[in-house]
Amino acid sequence: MNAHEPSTEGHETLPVRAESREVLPADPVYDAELVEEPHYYSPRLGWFASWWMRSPRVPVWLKSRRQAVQVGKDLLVSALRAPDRFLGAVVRGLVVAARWWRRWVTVREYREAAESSEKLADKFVEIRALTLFRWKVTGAVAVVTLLGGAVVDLVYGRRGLWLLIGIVAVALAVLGRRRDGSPGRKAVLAGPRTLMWTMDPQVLVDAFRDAKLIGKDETLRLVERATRVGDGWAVVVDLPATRKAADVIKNREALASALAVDEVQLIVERVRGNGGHAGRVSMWVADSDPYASPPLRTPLLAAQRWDAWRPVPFGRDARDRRIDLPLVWTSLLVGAIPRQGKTFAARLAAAGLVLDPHTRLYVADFKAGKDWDAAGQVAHRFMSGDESAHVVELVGWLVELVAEVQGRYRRMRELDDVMCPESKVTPEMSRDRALGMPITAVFVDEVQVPLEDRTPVDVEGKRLAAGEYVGELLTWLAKKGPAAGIVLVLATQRPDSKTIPSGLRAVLGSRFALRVMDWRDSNIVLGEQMNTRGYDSSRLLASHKGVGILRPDGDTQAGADVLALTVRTYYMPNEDWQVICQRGRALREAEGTLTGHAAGDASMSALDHSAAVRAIGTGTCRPSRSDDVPEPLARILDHLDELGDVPEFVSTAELAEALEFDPAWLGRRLAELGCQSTRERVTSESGKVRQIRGYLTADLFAAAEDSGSSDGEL
Ligand SMILES: Nc1ncnc2c1ncn2[C@@H]1O[C@H](COP(=O)(O)OP(=O)(O)OP(=O)(O)O)[C@@H](O)[C@H]1O
Repeated sequence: MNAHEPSTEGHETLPVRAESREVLPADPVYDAELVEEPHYYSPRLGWFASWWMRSPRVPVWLKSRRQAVQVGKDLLVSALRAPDRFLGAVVRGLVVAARWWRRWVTVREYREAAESSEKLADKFVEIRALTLFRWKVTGAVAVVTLLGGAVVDLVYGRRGLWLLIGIVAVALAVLGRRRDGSPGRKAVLAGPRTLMWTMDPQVLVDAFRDAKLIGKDETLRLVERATRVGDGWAVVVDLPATRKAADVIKNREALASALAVDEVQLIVERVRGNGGHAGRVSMWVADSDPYASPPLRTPLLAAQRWDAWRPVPFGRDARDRRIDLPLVWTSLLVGAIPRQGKTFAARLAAAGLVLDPHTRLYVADFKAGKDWDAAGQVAHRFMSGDESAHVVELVGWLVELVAEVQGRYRRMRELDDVMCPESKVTPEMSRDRALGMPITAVFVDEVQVPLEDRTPVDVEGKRLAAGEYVGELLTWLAKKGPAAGIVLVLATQRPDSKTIPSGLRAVLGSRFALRVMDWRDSNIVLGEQMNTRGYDSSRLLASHKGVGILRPDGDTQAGADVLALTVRTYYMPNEDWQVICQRGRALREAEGTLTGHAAGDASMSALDHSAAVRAIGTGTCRPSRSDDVPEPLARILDHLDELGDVPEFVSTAELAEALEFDPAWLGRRLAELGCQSTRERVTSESGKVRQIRGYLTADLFAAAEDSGSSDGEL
């Protein structure tokens, strides 16, 4: 474990000052991790203990102390509620008995049968006689009961009478007990349903049914009973066979409604791995809005130094689990509408790297504010501004980085297998100054500014818009850079498909989406179809600043297999950020790793554009089509780009649905643009072959090219 790991227990809430702002000399970093010791059983008991823990026949509450305590609590609550429930059951039993008696005494079945066969008049005398007879039986039974009671009272006294009443009450309670699905007996829920399900699993089953997650005749199996975890209740259930946990995650909102809680209070996760399966769901329901409490300050403030190879403390999820974000060997895209906490989130990622003196930082702040200023004292390259000159400067940095990455790959090939087992930078290599391969992180805030810039730049005799060149260079770096120790962190206010090229998005490993305008923007940050899998950041509340959906590339504390999770980032205002940057500078001064801008040296080596163009491929610098190509072609091409593998044929219905166009209008408009639809035989998933109307993608591309060039000629 890192010698300086900050304590995250007992976190203080803001406003809290750092204990000391002084920069202390750094101690060595020990590179190791905390491992959980396996339990060692005595040899005699070993097999038994191992069997006990593994056997599915031993109930979970006999294996876990937490579950056993919960069973005890549940029993106590049941005992306290027993008199109330017993009385309720007796009253219900009385009502049931009375109803039954009325049907019997009025010969209801016979009467109804006669009525339905229109023979009531014929049978009337018979029915009347039977009714009279049953009334007599009732009177006789009543007299016998009264006499019996009097006899018991006489022979055994009051105790006997009470015993008799007790037996009758138990019989009525059994008759009136709540049975699953018994009509007319379901009590209307009063009060918060959240608490009801913790005591009565039937309420949970009903909620799943109401949310249409299980059928009317299906039920849930409680794997772990409801226990108190943090400020909420956790429960693990098994869905009926063939029902999928992924569907519960997808329809979390319906379930939240059925449980009468806000969806931010409900966390649903699949239980994976050995202890789980595709139908096992772990739920956690918070007592109240988990993000209403004051935000927490970053634990990095208490760390004297950090190791870039360790995931950086990023935030907390609703269950208050600490979520760390791995940065090395991956890259991060942060997207949101303004003022939701993008810059704060990107700075958190930067803070961990600032505190590692062996890390080299490139910081380009196109927001041109004060937010990143403090990074100037540690960054190898730093700029703040949104003019074309800044974009051109960024182009220079990226070309320099492309050359750097190529140089690193070349040098890695020459290293021996012990030092460099794969073509990947290792922790030792990144800290070896002689090798010159430090972890190099590139932060670009408001990345849409350089990507949209139209300033012409001369590249190998070709005139290109700076924005396109930046897009191509960033895409190459995001693809090739991570293994060579380059970390890209891009933040954008405009996560739309035109601004961030789909090719670039596809290679950014981790995504963090704070609140955006609609599900399309959310999908652009988090990835295709993420809204249909239950992750849509447009549903986050505006008041929840710093809360977003994280789709990590690698393990998080919530588990390696969690697709995405809602996280509230730590709060790191400017003053804390400045403290961290000062500390980072002192660490670099002590290690002698202060370079570039921070060391007062802004000079750049001669840029080799030709090498960069060769690396990214000449074909990749294609003309920007979204600007020239008319709608709906431009959006169709973007959609095809997003699909990754471009199909040969795409159906009109699919296009209309994906892009929300009216199919008839789409057909007319594409015909006007010179693109005629055709019919193709398509095999569906079930193996059926159908004729479908649609377009050959080659025709769509050709139409786009024609319309682009004819527009250009005008
Ligand atoms: N984790 C957090 N907890 C509480 N408040 C936060 C958190 N993160 C950010 N905020 C608040 O949100 C505000 C906006 O944050 P930030 O400047 O990062 O937004 P932004 O999305 O980068 O905005 P813009 O698009 O205008 O640049 C901050 O002033 C801060 O008070």
